[in-house]
Amino acid sequence: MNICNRLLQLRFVPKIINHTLKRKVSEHQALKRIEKLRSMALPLTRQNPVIMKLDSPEFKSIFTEELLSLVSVFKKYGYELRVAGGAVRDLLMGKKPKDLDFATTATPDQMKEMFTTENIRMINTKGEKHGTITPRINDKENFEVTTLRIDVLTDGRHAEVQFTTDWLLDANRRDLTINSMFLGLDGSVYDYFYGYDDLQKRRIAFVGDAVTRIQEDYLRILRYFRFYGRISEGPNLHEQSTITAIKNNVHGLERISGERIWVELKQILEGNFAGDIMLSILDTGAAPYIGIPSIPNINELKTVWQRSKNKKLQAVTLLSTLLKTTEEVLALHLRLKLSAYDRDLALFVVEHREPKPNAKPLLPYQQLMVKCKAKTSDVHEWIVEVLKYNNSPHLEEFQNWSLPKFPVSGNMLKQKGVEGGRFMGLVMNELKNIWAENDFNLSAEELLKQVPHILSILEERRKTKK
Ligand SMILES: Nc1ccn([C@@H]2O[C@H](COP(=O)(O)OP(=O)(O)OP(=O)(O)O)[C@@H](O)[C@H]2O)c(=O)n1
Ligand SMILES: [Mg+2]
Repeated sequence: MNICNRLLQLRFVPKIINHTLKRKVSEHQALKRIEKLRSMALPLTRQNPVIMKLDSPEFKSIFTEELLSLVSVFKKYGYELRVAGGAVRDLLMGKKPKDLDFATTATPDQMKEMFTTENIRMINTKGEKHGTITPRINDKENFEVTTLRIDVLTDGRHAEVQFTTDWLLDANRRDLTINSMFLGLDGSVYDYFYGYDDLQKRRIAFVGDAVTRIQEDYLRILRYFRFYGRISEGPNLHEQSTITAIKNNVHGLERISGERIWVELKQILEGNFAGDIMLSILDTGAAPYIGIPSIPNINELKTVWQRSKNKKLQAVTLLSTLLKTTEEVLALHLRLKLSAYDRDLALFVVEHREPKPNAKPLLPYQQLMVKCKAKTSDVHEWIVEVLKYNNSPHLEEFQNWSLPKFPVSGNMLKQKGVEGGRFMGLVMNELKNIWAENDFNLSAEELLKQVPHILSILEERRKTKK
């Protein structure tokens, strides 16, 4: 079956059905849960959560005129506002965060009332159920502000939430200690679960009980590995208790949408220790839940990772090492919903990774630039990936090579009596193949000599079709 037919099969992608929570939680149940959470969390927390005052250039750089207006509105109405989660982690590492999430003691209704009174427009009302309001200040900057909350009921993907004014409880529902800190706009860093200590130790750990955190959202398994790659100092410094918690719950990834899985996996595969982390992920038994065959080609992953780790392979290229056939690529695509580019790159790698012996080693690849019916610039990138995959000594030569200009034009063919349209396209393709087979060395004159022969072959084909 050729690639086109295989791609047609992709139309029959089964829809993943969203199960939403049916049960509702009573106020009494919610209060009981809060009490339980607090008593479980307290022994793990710091006595005094304010650990330092940040004054770094990165911290100062977040203060736009718009953020200053947002801060003054919250102050005016007496609600607390702090930066939360990932941005605090990044600032403590001396990095400017790519986006800021805010947490507040104001409920969504209180925020709506406040912003309406202050004539501040709110956009994107979808997040309100989970406590997120997005004011747009000066028609310029959006801020996502989320009410402190606990997850009362979770099904591993969605949560029913209860708002709170207790910062500790909000920190307690977050995934990793390093992601559980808050930053007041005066620079105070609030760290309940020793996230700063872990950041300094380069330690990735779930907040409190790993099993509970994972069961609240199974995607956190992959988030763990993503932050491991970003923060850890070595490829194999996982804590056994964390890995055991992941292994015992890895089946939960089955319920997570392919798109969310791919967002995480892609970053893992493009980050530090990618090959080693992928091996650790496979070791947890995750493969069948994330679209990878149950017997993946682990040896190929190890070999390619060893020889090409400094080549910065694209995520999909490294993932393709685990796949033996194009059918396995399509199964992966069905699960992860890759982009068309990534899907075709994986198909290309699996079909062309075996080097073809040739006196001119690059020639078979150069010929693919003509023979492969995809955008030429994409095919060029895919060949680069295959050469990196094989750690080919000809990589640089190919990167500096570009397809010569095809010497025959449509007008020349017209003058030879070839009718326009689709038929001319067919003749042109045949000529391009002959040109590629001859090392791209034939002149227009030499190629045009082939036209009568091509016409008779095409005519013959037309007759046999009838
Ligand atoms: N499954 C998840 C996703 C997010 N969070 C919390 O929400 C914050 C923001 O989430 P997100 O923006 O997805 O991740 P970041 O940690 O900010 O990482 P990145 O820098 O990649 O955005 C996280 O820091 C974490 O506190 C969580 O607890 N569990
Ligand atoms: Mg973020």
